[in-house]
Amino acid sequence: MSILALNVRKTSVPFLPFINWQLTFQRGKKMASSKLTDEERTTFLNPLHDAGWTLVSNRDAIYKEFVCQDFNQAWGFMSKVALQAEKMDHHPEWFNVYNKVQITLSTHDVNGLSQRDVKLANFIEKVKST
Ligand SMILES: C[C@H](O)[C@H](O)[C@H]1CNC2=NC(N)=NC(=O)C2=N1
Repeated sequence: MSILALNVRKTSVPFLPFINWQLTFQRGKKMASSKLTDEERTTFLNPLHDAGWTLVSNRDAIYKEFVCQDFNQAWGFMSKVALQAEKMDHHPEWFNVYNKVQITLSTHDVNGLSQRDVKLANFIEKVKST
């Protein structure tokens, strides 16, 4: 290895933590979300409506009740959704009794439905069907 290569290695090492921090920060940074447009509502909410999601009457949110075999299944289902919610930094409002899980999705940051709710609802559907 040449002296030059050694020097490059040595001098670049102190910058690595900064570069890593920058990458982490940018990857972890939350993209701004906005309310669904009328067109997006038709495109994305109709399939969810067909899957059993309904619009909540007094606010811009969607709701569905899931029935599992027992508490164990319900808890497993919720655990998978919880991990995804943390990944997305987007959390469901939910209520569980034994085998029932009632889920409401809305984006508090925009006080209504956004793409995040669509994405999480579709993830939930996928989890429930497996
Ligand atoms: C600070 C943090 O990013 C926000 O409070 C996140 C957390 N989880 C969230 N979950 C939901 N459902 N809506 C939000 O607007 C939201 N915002």
